[in-house]
Amino acid sequence: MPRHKTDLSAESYDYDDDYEEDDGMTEDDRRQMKAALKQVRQTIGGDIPGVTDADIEETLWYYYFDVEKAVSYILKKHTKASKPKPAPKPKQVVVAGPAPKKDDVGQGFGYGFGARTAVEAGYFLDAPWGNVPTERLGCLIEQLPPVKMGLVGGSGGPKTSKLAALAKARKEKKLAEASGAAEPTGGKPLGVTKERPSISLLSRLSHKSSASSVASTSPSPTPEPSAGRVTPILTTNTNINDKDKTPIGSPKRLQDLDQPRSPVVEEEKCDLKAFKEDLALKAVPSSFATSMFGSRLEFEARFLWADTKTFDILTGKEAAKVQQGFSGPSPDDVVETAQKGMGGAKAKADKNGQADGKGSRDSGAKTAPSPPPSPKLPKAKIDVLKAYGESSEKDHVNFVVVGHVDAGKSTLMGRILYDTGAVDERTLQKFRKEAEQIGKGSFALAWVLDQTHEERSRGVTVDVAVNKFETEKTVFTILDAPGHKDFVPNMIAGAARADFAILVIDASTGAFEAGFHLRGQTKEHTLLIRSMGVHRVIVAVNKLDSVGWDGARFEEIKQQMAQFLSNAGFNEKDIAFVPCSGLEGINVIKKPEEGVIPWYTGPTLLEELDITTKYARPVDKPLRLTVSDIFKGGAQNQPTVYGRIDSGYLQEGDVLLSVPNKEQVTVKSIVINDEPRPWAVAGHNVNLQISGFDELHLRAGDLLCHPTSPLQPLKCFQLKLLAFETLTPMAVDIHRGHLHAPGRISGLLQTYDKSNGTVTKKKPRHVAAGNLASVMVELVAGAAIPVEAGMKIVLRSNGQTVAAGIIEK
Ligand SMILES: Nc1nc2c(ncn2[C@@H]2O[C@H](COP(=O)(O)OP(=O)(O)OP(=O)(O)O)[C@@H](O)[C@H]2O)c(=O)[nH]1
Repeated sequence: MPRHKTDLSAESYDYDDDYEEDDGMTEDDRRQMKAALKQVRQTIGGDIPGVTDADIEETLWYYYFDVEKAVSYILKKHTKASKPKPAPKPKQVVVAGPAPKKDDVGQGFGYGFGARTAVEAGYFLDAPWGNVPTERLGCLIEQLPPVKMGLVGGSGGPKTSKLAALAKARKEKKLAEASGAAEPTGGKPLGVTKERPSISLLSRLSHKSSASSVASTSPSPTPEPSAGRVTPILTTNTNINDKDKTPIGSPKRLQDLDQPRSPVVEEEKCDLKAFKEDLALKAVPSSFATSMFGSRLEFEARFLWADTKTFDILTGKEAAKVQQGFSGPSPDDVVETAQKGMGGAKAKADKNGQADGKGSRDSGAKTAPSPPPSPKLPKAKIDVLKAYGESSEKDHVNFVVVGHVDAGKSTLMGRILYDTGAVDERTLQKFRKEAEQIGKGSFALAWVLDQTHEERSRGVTVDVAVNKFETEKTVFTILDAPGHKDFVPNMIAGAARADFAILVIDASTGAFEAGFHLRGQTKEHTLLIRSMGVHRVIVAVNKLDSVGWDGARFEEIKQQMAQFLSNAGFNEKDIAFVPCSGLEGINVIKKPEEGVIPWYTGPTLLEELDITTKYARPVDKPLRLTVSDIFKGGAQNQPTVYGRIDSGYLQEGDVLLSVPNKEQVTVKSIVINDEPRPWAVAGHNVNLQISGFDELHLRAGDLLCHPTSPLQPLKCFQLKLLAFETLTPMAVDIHRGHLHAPGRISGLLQTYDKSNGTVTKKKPRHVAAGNLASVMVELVAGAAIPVEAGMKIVLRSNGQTVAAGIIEK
């Protein structure tokens, strides 16, 4: 019972019994009690008769060991008690603690009142507390003066109550524990805000990189040469907050998409970030879910018409055949064709002396509009195209991992990273232990990628996690996208940077069906990656262990998915199916033991990844680098930009122009996969240390280009799109990678025949789901965004993807 519920004036209270048996005192309390008792005794002397130690202790207990108050009370009480007067009434009374429950009346509530009956105590149950007559009050204390802050027992400093002191001690203990808990992650506190530069991303990065810093600092065991081709993975996540470490590290999290396009990056402090994440996680499900669910049927409708031809038209593959509005191929095709002829284009460039970017126009230009003028770099120190053509570096390939929620994406990627040596045994053991502690032992591998508290406690990926590993031929960057429908924008950001995709299917009973039909993300993700220009997909038929490696199940899934992928515009030659179990590590890196999958003789998942032919890169196009992250790091706390070069190239010392804010920055150094490099080309994920840069004016989603071939940001553009839902002039969210801006479809220009691309209707009133159309899109609030003709855009509305297309002009 709280002490304030006792009544010191209650004569009938037999404290000796209770006190001895269960006084609720800690060792510390007893020590203080002893010292305080001694002080009180010294102060009041032995003059006052009838004051026992028990009296004093009770008073001290009541006053939280405040000697002064205890002495005052005892003197007052016992001086008055010697006179034949009634016990002093409190000057002012307040109710302490909550009103008693009805059931308590006469029991706990009567504590200390002896003679009070249930009936008496119940008098004021329904009485307003402010008007309760004093004689009716059952649980009242004298109002204490405001507590002075200070140490109990007096140390010369200001005083505080014991409760406050205890609370303080508890808080300190918690803090000490928290800092202690951070030690194993590399000795750096998580979620530090003070030491951090004022970029919101850092909060998340610290989470992300903390665990991986363990991996990077702990000795990496020599990886088994499994599959004979896997080389040890490079360190993946570097804690960018750790200024003592590598100057620049690969950021692990893509910047929050929910940030408004306010330039005030500094105001996005870590707490605010955490708050936003929290808010995102707690987003009201009803409207969102309702809209998602409600329109799911409509969403399904688009698969009725979706066929390869439609996609070919949209992405320009049928451009030569299509008349109006389809006279040119998509950028993908331009690039593809260019690269075919580049066998090389690079070698030719050397011969023709066009390696400085002046020449070497792609052969695909025969169907493409005339290319923009080549960039003229000011005094290039290195002939980058020549250097690139001569270099024997591994290909750098990004792949996005998509699929329905809980399909096992993170676990599968964790398995790849673990089996290839990027994550050592010790780190995984730690994850296992921590995961088991919260009853999520099976998520240990997923925790290699899911590193934020929210992701781990919910068992759901929220943001795209970036990691990398390499084989003998290729450096792979994994973009592990969230499967949950609430985080589709994050998934789009991942897909925008991907060369190909791994589509993970949960083969366990009922799960494939759940992910594939009605509410699942399998279809939506597939369609989105296709819309974002991904041509190749590896379908990892996962969790086959849960169905006893049933070959029939694999075949069933393969058949349905093959049909669907073909309808969604993927060519048969670009689709591969691999049976596997990420959790058990079967057929991921290691070949299955004999007899486990007798019906399968194909490659493992890693072997299938490695089949990837060298990707053609538009290196001779104007530089376009999409910014994914901005952070500070390194010994000098230099601002660093992380992003992928979509086209063109750059080198150290280059002056770049940021769009839309038109700020000029100088490239001080370039880091690719933790290695400093003098130049970088399209396809590289780079960390650029830059100077002459105002943090306020650059953010994720922005674009860097050379001032000689600038990108003109657009406030309004014409989009040729594929409608996933019925479109009218309406509000939409415009997505391109990390770019996320509010806009509206301001006009419907024309619809096209899906079979041949001819115009079917001008100025339609609406565009039905499944139709091709050209529409005008405007930015709300007049803000221009860094997009240009040829870029792929996704439109969403009410949390749902409503269309995807290519900017025409
Ligand atoms: N039986 C079995 N279970 C698996 C396998 N792979 C993953 N799981 C389990 O499936 C659950 C979800 O795994 P995750 O890796 O978090 O799934 P995810 O697709 O990344 O989830 P989101 O990113 O949130 O969509 C976990 O309990 C895993 O242990 C597998 O191969 N076999």
